[in-house]
Amino acid sequence: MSAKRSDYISWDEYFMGVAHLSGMRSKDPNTQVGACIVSPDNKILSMGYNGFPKGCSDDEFPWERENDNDRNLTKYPFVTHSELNAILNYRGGSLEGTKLYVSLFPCNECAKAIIQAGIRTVVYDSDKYEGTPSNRAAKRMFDAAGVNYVQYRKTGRMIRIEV
Ligand SMILES: Nc1ccn([C@H]2C[C@H](O)[C@@H](COP(=O)(O)O)O2)c(=O)n1
Ligand SMILES: [Zn+2]
Repeated sequence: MSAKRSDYISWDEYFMGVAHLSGMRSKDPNTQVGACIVSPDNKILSMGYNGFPKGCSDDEFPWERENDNDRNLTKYPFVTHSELNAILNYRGGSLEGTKLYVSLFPCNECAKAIIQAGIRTVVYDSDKYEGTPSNRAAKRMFDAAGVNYVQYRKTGRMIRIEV
């Protein structure tokens, strides 16, 4: 009888890997974000990435970060964030007590949705907007609402998938 494999990925590597994979679907040229919601018994309940809402064409709505195009528009009023998409994509009922893996720390608007959905723990990778008003507001609301947030500890493992 052979021994079981020992180099399998951990739950955290698996779920953060899925969050990053989901983010690879994003059409945002600057920042791609992915999210994965997991039940207390380690089942993936939902996933999401940042993009425009249904019916809002990726080719017609603006991807600019600044108002320097002829239409004077940026992506910000239109884009749905990965965390909100993951929450809204879930059709199974309650997300009470679940864990969210996300490749970028949630903004204040997503923090409100995360709290109201009953998500109890946020595992995030990058915190590249640390210290901004939105980031500070999100952390303040998580602290007040008892949502735990922990930064993912990178293991350095490269996960390569040929598709
Ligand atoms: N936690 C987050 C933060 C941001 N997003 C989205 C929103 C935009 O599409 C992009 C950020 O763009 P940037 O200002 O870095 O050019 O990421 C998200 O989905 N979740
Ligand atoms: Zn957000």
